[in-house]
Amino acid sequence: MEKEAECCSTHLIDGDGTFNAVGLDNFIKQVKLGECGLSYAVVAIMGPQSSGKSTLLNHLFHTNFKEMDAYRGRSQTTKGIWMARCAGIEPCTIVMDLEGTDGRERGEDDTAFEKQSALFALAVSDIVLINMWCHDIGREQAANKPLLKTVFQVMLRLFSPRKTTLMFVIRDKTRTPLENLEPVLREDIQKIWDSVPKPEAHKHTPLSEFFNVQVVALSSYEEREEQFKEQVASLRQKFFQSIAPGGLAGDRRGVVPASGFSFSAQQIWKVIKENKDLDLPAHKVMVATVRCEEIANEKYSSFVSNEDWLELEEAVQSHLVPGFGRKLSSLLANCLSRYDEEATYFEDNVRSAKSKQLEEKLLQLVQPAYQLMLEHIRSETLNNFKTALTDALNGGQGFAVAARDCITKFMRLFDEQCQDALIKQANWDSAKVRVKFSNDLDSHIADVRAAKLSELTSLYESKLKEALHGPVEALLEGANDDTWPAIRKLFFRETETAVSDFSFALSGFEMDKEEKEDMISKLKNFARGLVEGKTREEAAKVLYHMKERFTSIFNHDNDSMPRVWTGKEDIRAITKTALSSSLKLLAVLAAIRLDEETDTIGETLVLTLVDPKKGTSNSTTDPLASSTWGEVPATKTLITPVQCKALWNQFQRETEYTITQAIASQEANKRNNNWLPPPWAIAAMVILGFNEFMTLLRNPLWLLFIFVSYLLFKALWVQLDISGEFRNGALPGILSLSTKFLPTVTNLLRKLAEEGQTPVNTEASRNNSNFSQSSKIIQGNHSGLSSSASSEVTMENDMEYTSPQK
Ligand SMILES: Nc1nc2c(ncn2[C@@H]2O[C@H](COP(=O)(O)OP(=O)(O)OP(=O)(O)O)[C@@H](O)[C@H]2O)c(=O)[nH]1
Repeated sequence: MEKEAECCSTHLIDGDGTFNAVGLDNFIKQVKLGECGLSYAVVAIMGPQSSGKSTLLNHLFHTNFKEMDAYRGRSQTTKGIWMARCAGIEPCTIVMDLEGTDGRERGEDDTAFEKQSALFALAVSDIVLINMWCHDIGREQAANKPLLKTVFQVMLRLFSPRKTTLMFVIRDKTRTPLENLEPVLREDIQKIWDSVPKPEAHKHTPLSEFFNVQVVALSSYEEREEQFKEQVASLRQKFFQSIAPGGLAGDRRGVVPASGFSFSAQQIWKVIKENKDLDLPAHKVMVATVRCEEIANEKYSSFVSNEDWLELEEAVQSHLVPGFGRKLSSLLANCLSRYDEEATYFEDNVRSAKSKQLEEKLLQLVQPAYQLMLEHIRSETLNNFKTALTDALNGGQGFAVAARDCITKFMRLFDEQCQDALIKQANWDSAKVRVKFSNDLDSHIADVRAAKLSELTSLYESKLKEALHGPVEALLEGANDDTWPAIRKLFFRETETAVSDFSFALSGFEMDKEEKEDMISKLKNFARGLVEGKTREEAAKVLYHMKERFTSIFNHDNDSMPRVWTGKEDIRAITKTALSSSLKLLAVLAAIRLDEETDTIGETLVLTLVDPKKGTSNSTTDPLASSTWGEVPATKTLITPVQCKALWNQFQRETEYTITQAIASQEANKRNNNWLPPPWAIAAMVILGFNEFMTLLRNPLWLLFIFVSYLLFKALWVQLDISGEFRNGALPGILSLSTKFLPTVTNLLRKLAEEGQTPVNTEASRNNSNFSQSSKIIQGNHSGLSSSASSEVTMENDMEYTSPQK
């Protein structure tokens, strides 16, 4: 009967020695060998061709290996190596049916394949069944002798730490009991073992070091099938739990984990084909290396595409993810533990080395996410810190206390969050980010501190500005002897108040003494600069102020009522008062006097510009011909003496017109108010009586005569300057007049004759007489000024006076 192993079997190596890797992988998947770890066993059967190997395996393991049809005669059925899973045996047991040895259909060269397949079976299997005819026992030319020799030879080429079970299955047993057969068989085996040439190291190594030899005898399947089946069923029992200690496959040393079986088998066959020695421990390490690498790669790939990881990675791109460290650690732990699960049976060193590599690779993959997370923690905590600091400061907390508290709180928060983000598998240090975060806090604190201090400084500066600016301006405008003492008082009081408040406000900053003093000193300097600046500003407009003051005093009476120039006012006195007051303003604005130092600017100006007789009577030098006030430093000088003088001259020139206008206005008023008869008329009326007066009125010739006489008398009075002539006494006056009388009369008559031809401008002559009077007043005022200024004023007067005539 020919049976095909339909499922759960594969043609592992074909007759040409080609390894069916794909077939093996599929087979492993089908029988789920990969999941077995170390809980699996491999059985192989060797023996002469057509010795009933497949028949035995199919009965023993319920497999479907091809068997030879008994009616077609003995010919080779099994080519290469077949593999199948033993049905119903736990743990998972794999059986390999090897091509029969001693085959008549292969030539001499084919012995190479026999050796290769024997070596492969010994390297891969836990149990090797040696199928032999009972009648071959003790026979010199036994069919299995060359096979055993081969097995022992190749076994010596295998450096294997574990002991393989070599089970001799005696077929077609005779009536001779096994007890009698077994010693003979063992003797045969020992002989063969002894005859095999061994390397020096194994010269005296007994067979039992390499093999656990067992012998079992079965009745003929063809002749005593029932007995055969019973015996096989009994033998089958030995294969249950074969990997337990003491079981047929009890020695688990050097077992390749099931998931590495495919690769291991391929590599072993490759090495065998290359006719190299098989160093199984080294091979095991190699298999472990490759398989662990594969497992690690597979786990890495599955981590890379893990949805939880992808979600986490995406989330951390944009924001802080709470529980980041816990989540990622767990994902990594899962991945590593899955690796460990799969790689657990591989060589320890290799497994842990690969595990380490996998861990490193995974950590490398997740590190950018961790760094991003730290960055989020840093920036988010920094933002929260900023808000908290602002709130604390707005809540009225002192700056230093608020800053200290916030730093402590947020450094702790930062550490906690870093701890939360920490990945257990990594020993990454967040120290660098911590230092950066700490620097960020310090830098923000420094910025806020600078801003707050600047804000405070500005606040107190503006307070000082408000307190000093207007009042100082007002004090300067009302300049008098008390101006500077009042400014000083104001300055010191306001500065003191501001400094005290400022100092209190600064106490919250807990700054060092030096810095605090520096800031206070700057505020004081600001206040001083404010007053000085204001004074400079006003000093620049001194001429305007002086004119304002002059005009104000000149044009208003003591009750601040506008003056009406009726003729009774003493313009000279008023002018003098207004000039003195304006000069006082000049004196006040000439220098800054914030420190209590006395100076003589005021006196010098008065003595030089208003009362020169008192000041310069004993000296020929001009005190104002200098660019410094002796006792006042240059930095405090706003208007130098020489500038004062020039300003005063300009001031006088510009105020002169006001005085002239006032005089003119006074004269005009006088004239307008003169509606009574002249005093001489009143006197005449009293002396001559009313009748005579009426006679005079009735006779116009008398009236004309009197009028002409008056004109002539008046003309002579003016022409002869009678009052001037009599200034030096009556006699010299009479003498002088007597000599000038006739020529003057003649001249007068001539002029009258000339004037009779042209219209007489009586208005001009009247103005002329008015201006001559104001000129005398200004000259009188100017008597205190320097000669140059006086001459300038006179020149200008002349120009103004002549213009109306034109
Ligand atoms: N005498 C005898 N013949 C058997 C026994 N078991 C099987 N056979 C016969 O031996 C022949 C070969 O059987 P297989 O099981 O195909 O032998 P094999 O060793 O697998 O053959 P190859 O794979 O070609 O090497 C068949 O005709 C079987 O019926 C047995 O116990 N005794």
